[in-house]
Amino acid sequence: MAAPMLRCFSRCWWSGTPGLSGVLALGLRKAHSGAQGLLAAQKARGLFKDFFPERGTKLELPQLFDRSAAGYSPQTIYCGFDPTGDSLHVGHLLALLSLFHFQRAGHNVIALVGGATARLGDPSGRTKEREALDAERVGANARALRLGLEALAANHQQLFTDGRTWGSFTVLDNSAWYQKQHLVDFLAAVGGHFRMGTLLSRLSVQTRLQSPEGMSLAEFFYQVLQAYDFYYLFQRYGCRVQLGGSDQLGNIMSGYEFIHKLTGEDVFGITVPLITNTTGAKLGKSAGNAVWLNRDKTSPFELYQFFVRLQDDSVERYLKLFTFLPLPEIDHIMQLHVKEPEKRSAQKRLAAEVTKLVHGREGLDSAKRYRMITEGGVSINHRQVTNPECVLVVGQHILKNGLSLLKIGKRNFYIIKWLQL
Ligand SMILES: Nc1ncnc2c1ncn2[C@@H]1O[C@H](COP(=O)(O)OP(=O)(O)OP(=O)(O)O)[C@@H](O)[C@H]1O
Ligand SMILES: N[C@@H](Cc1ccc(O)cc1)C(=O)O
Repeated sequence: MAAPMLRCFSRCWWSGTPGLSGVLALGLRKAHSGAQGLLAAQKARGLFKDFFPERGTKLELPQLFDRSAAGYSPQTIYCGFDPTGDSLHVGHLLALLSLFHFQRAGHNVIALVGGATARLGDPSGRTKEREALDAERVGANARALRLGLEALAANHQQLFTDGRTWGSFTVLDNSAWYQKQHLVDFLAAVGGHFRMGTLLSRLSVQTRLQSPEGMSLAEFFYQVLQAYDFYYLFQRYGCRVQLGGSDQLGNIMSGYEFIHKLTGEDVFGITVPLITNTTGAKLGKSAGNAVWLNRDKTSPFELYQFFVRLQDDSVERYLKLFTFLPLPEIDHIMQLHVKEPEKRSAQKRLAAEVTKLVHGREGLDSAKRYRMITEGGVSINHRQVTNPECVLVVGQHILKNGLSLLKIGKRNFYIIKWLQL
């Protein structure tokens, strides 16, 4: 499937598209220069870190999103997620929110599950090789990630509509195009277009080569697969933009260079800032500090609490990053918040918006019910219970008469009769 496509574009490359050194000279542009319209709006929310390359040869990135430009048409943007775990996490949510912003503006977005790439393991941002995962485990994780992505996209579609015509949200898995790929064909068709010097120069490779453990060939080859994915999606879906966390820049550059060499066309990379914890560590699987989006791993209540506990100095930034609330509304929320920060009203609004997106309205309601418990709104037998895990413990909360008295809020009283079956 892939080889014929490549042969066709190899001709374009050999017929004189710009060389690699020219490409590298294009450099990186900070996300604050030259962005217009949609890009400027996302930038104003703090969603973008860098754009790459700084200058296209025929096209500029802002042009792609400029509705008034001649020949304007909706774009396709993709971001990849490796199924090295069985759930998405809050770090992934940022890239997804950015994809959603593009979708809301009428562009088509692709969430790519890396069913093939996860087998190799991305070395970006890691000091150690990932634990190798067998095909069954990756397959199961990939199915779980796909379900998670689809659920989020459905919540987004149902609960956050804004009256505009949105673009599509598609989930693909790169194992679909690598499964049938013959190794020798692939190396012969693709391998020749990558230069070792450039691959070796990537920060992810340099960091690993200098580590005591070194780097495996599989990991080294990772960026070639990600580059080929971009090329594949460019060819099949007209995808010109790849989005990822800022640790993905090297892989995105490899894709840009590969596509530009083969086709002479301009494609672009956009990175989102990395979400870190209070000690500055990237929130994710590797650091073991992930806040999961799968409710069996992090309950809606825990997700809600994660955002309610956010420090005051981060809440405005997170409202811009993790919600679709318009900026003037966020200003208003913050004005109220600074008057009575102890109420944590900004954090609660943030928590509610994120929990609704991730777990739907039902998830948000259940998180709030639990909150009522932790905030002291529930009593059993006239004693306040604040631990959601221990609200009604069989054998412990039964009065001598076989009843329990439950009080919820100020006025709701219930009598529970226990029956021995
Ligand atoms: N904390 C984070 N902040 C912003 N983006 C993130 C964060 N964590 C992951 N991403 C982005 O989500 C996308 C998919 O990440 P992927 O699951 O494949 O790896 P990962 O979660 O970064 O892995 P790990 O946590 O094991 O290092 C990438 O673009 C990545 O940069
Ligand atoms: N390399 C990305 C995931 C990814 C996989 C395949 C791609 O084509 C793009 C991105 C990460 O580990 O975060």
